[in-house]
Amino acid sequence: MFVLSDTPSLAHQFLLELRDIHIQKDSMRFRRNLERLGEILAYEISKSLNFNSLPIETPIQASTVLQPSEQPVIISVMRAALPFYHGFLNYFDRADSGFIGAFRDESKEGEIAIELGYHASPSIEERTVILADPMLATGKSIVETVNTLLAHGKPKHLHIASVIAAPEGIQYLKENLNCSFSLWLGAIDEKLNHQSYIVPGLGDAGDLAFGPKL
Ligand SMILES: O=P(O)(O)OC[C@H]1O[C@H](OP(=O)(O)OP(=O)(O)O)[C@H](O)[C@@H]1O
Ligand SMILES: O=c1cc[nH]c(=O)[nH]1
Ligand SMILES: [Mg+2]
Repeated sequence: MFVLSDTPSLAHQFLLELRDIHIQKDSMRFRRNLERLGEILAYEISKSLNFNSLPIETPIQASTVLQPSEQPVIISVMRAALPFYHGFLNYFDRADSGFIGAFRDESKEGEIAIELGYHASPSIEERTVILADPMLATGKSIVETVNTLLAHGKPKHLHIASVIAAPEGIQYLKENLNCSFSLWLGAIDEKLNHQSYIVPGLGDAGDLAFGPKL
């Protein structure tokens, strides 16, 4: 498991701005900070991919450079993942993309049910898949999303990327995902509250990025 906040870096500033109740009111900055963390995690994940040696010619002389031997499929768990996903796409130039709508039904206290909606994805068979969802709270949205993906193929490897995770959600993934995976996180917080929101967290990522939904 890779956690960005384990190391002092600019990522702490972006996390701070996402969490701060005053700064997060600026929805453009909120979206951009999600995107920036997507870019940083894309760079970190890229270090785990396979590379080929490629001959090139500079204006000075022939040389060789490394280039990724494959491009991943990036899955965006809508809505809140859209800006975060864009950060990944900014770095993986020729990645393919998939989109899944996942909505937490929070009407019953202490019980989260996931409603899945729109689903459009390329084949993930034998592909490296990066699943982007900024919030890993109970873990149910990610498990439901991965189950949907696995019904359509088996990835070569699954990377799950989130900005903020609760320990309960990490445990839930370990116990309920039917495939091996690597976890790439911005930060791990303390716990979930009685409404299954991450504490201290940042609030509702989808609403902060796009406004409250009906
Ligand atoms: O780990 P979980 O308990 O499943 O919670 C995490 C989910 O909650 C948020 O989605 P939400 O249902 O709020 O939808 P939205 O993205 O449209 O706001 C977030 O984007 C995750 O998908
Ligand atoms: O804390 C949380 C939990 C789920 N979804 C969010 O946006 N925030
Ligand atoms: Mg939401």
